Amino acid sequence: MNEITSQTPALQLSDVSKSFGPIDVLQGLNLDIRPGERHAVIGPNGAGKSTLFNLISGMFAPSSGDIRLEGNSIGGLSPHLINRAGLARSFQITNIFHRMTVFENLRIGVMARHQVRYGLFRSAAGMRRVNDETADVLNRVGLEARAQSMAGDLTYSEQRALEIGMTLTTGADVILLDEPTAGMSREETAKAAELIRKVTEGKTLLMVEHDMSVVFSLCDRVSVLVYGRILATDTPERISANREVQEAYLGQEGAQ
Ligand SMILES: Nc1ncnc2c1ncn2[C@@H]1O[C@H](COP(=O)(O)OP(=O)(O)OP(=O)(O)O)[C@@H](O)[C@H]1O
Repeated sequence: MNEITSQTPALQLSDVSKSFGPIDVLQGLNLDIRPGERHAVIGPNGAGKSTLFNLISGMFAPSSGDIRLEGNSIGGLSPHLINRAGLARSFQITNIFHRMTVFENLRIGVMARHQVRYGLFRSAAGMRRVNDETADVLNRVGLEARAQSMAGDLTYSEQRALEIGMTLTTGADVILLDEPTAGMSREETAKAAELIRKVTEGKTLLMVEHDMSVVFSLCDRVSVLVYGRILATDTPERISANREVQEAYLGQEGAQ
């Protein structure tokens, strides 16, 4: 274990590249995510955002370079080990168990965490603690009234909230959210952004987000990924005023 100092980035990519056969999808990425910051990755379709998340969360190993979580190298570890090291990810496509209740979905996450670390299930007190922790996450994501509903019966935005809840059950300090407001109305988007702000208080957030209003309202810094390279990393204000970024991305997509 490395010594963690206040200078240690929560997440650090050093010269990270990824190729699929002859295709260089990510090339020499350097990125430091500070502890406690909320950071967005934006970029046009096909820029490599999902691949970046897949590398960080362990779905793929980088072709070269190093990825560190709180100072410890995680590049090439399995998703399971990276999760245990303190990083949780939600997916672009919802990843919940539709035929289980909302409470049961969340409880699986809490149980998985405790089974590994404490073997809590042998006692009634342990089970109570699991249920209490599940109820706590349920409240934090605002789904108390839906606790006994089948996850498959939730509205789309409720399902996204449940999925954010699943990342919280792991107790991870670093949360990756992949387009958490995709497909939502303006009103749902604003609510989701507020929820994300609330539940990531004191944690580090890295998110892929296309909606610039969400980026502005939520994020401390933004990185712009274009053709597998980071074009710029800066505050949302400076990024939206950056001419190179406007030409490469915001101009095309139309900043909101
Ligand atoms: N497993 C793979 N094998 C080969 N090529 C891949 C693979 N995964 C991704 N790619 C290619 O890598 C490039 C980047 O894809 P990626 O999905 O990471 O982009 P993205 O920025 O997330 O795009 P979007 O916003 O459309 O989701 C694309 O050209 C894609 O075809």
